[in-house]
Amino acid sequence: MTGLPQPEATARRRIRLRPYAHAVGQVLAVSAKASPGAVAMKIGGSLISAVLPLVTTYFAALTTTALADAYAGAADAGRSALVYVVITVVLGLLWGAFTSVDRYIQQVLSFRVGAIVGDRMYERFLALEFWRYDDKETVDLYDRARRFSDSYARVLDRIAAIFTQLVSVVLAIGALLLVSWWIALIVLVAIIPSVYLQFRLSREQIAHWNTQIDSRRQRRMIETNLMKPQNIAEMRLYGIIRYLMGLRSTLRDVDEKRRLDFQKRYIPRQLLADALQYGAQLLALVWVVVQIIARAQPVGQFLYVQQIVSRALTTANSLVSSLSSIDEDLANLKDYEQFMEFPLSTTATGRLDGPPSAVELRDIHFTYTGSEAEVLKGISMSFERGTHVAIVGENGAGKSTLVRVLAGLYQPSEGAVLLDGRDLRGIRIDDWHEHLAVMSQDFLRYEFATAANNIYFGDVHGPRDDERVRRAAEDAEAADFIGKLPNGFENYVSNWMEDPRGRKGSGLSGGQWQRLAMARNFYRDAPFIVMDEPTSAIDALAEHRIFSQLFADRSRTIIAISHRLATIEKADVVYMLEDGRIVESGTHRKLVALRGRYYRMFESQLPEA
Ligand SMILES: Nc1ncnc2c1ncn2[C@@H]1O[C@H](COP(=O)(O)OP(=O)(O)OP(=O)(O)O)[C@@H](O)[C@H]1O
Repeated sequence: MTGLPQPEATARRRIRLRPYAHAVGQVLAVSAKASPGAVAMKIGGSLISAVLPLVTTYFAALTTTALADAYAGAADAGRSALVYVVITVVLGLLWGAFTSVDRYIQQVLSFRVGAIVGDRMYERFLALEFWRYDDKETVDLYDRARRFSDSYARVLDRIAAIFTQLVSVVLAIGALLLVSWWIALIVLVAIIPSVYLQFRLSREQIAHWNTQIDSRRQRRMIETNLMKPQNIAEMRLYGIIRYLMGLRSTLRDVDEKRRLDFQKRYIPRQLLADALQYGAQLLALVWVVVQIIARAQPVGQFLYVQQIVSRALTTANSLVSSLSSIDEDLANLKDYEQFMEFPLSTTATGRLDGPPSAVELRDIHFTYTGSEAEVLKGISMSFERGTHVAIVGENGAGKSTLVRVLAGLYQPSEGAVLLDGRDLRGIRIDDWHEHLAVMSQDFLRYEFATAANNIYFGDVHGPRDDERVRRAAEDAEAADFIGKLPNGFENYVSNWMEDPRGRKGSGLSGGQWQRLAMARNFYRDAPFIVMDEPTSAIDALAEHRIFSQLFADRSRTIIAISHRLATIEKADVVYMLEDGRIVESGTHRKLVALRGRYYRMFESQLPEA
């Protein structure tokens, strides 16, 4: 199995304090915008979380000392012990109440921040310049940015946790200082190596993750394919399931092995850090026991030191894991910011007052991003309002690419698309799309919607017009099969959907889907209709009827890409493309008479051939 991405030299991503502070500020700003009150409560709550446990420990230690004194016969010590117990319990109660409120605040923030960040990410992704969807760098960056946006809401919680943990560790060390400076020092020394180690591990894990993006994406694509019920038939018939499962396992195992290897390398160092921590705890406890026996400290001091040392160490460990997680999150914030800065496709501001009466492609050249080969090599054609044009050519000649350039999805590298003489680059693309109805080979199947809505999605600018839906379905010869569905137009068009009354949807055949997509195109009622092989799955007679009706309408400009002669011969003019160039053009009759490339391509379909 070749082609598996090899591990690259682990690239260390250094994050200095400034970008960190910037990232934290960014997260706080977004969160404060989402819910200022919740952020303020979160900050206040973090301080309470740091202080309250220490105060509780303090009173617990006082209780123990008072109990020991009462046991030794001291007057009033018993009453003090009871007061301390009550205070300790009240503090516990406050702590419990605060934890519940904090959980609620976190949920409010998660929801609001998640909604804002998720919506922004969707909007940016859906409105990028079209070439970016073919660009590997963009898709890689999007993958990483999306991971960050998914965890954005969690990041604030982590920042709050880090703040609490930092304050807790500092307060715990301070509390130990009150007992003895060197216990405080020992605990501090034990904490530092484990913080450092964990941090290194997390850095390397991020670097590892970023070198494995390709193999992980390949695995995800395989998994998506394997888990699509509609794919099972072909995969079984081709006997490819075992092979794909094997490929998936290999990718997974290689990825996991590298990850585990990382962690294994860190085990001895981790053990050393743990030993240091337990050593510090032991030293502190032995010291306090000796002091109490020598009556240099009160009995309650054992509880105090034991609790505070243990709290300092466990909080430092939690701080390390919070820092590791946030380290990863904040590293991805950079990707998120970079992604959110990608320019949107809609920058031109020129308006179209109505549908243009003439559209011209002037000397169009086009090369796909990341590819060397020019796909369109100087194409010129023009469409007067109401003309019917057919574009023909072998697979890969550039027909679909030409349609995308015409629609303004791709910008030509040379030449221009002119609408009534105005360059499309200067016109708001939405204005142009309003007058276009493009049906491509890989049209969408809205499996989550009803048959009627699949048609209505052709023009959602107004409310659904059921009469228009029905007419569009009739024109696309879809009305018959829709009428036979158990719930007609309100039937879901997927076996997996069920309406609120428990009525199941029905699956459609390839040709039925294509008719539905064509009905959607007709529902748009646009003056320019572009059809990129719209009828490949529709039987020849139906296609003949649909196109006869369509071509009878002189109010629309029609551009049809087709391999079927019955459709092509109805056009006013036929352009034949070969390797990105127009090699022949004219009426069907003229091109047949020419006995050139067009004739040879369609010879077998010609009745006289
Ligand atoms: N997204 C893309 N990125 C890079 N190259 C592409 C992309 N889409 C198409 N191409 C290349 O551009 C050339 C023209 O493709 P295009 O889809 O325009 O051909 P076509 O004439 O519509 O073919 P068909 O009849 O098979 O639909 C092909 O060589 C193809 O490999």
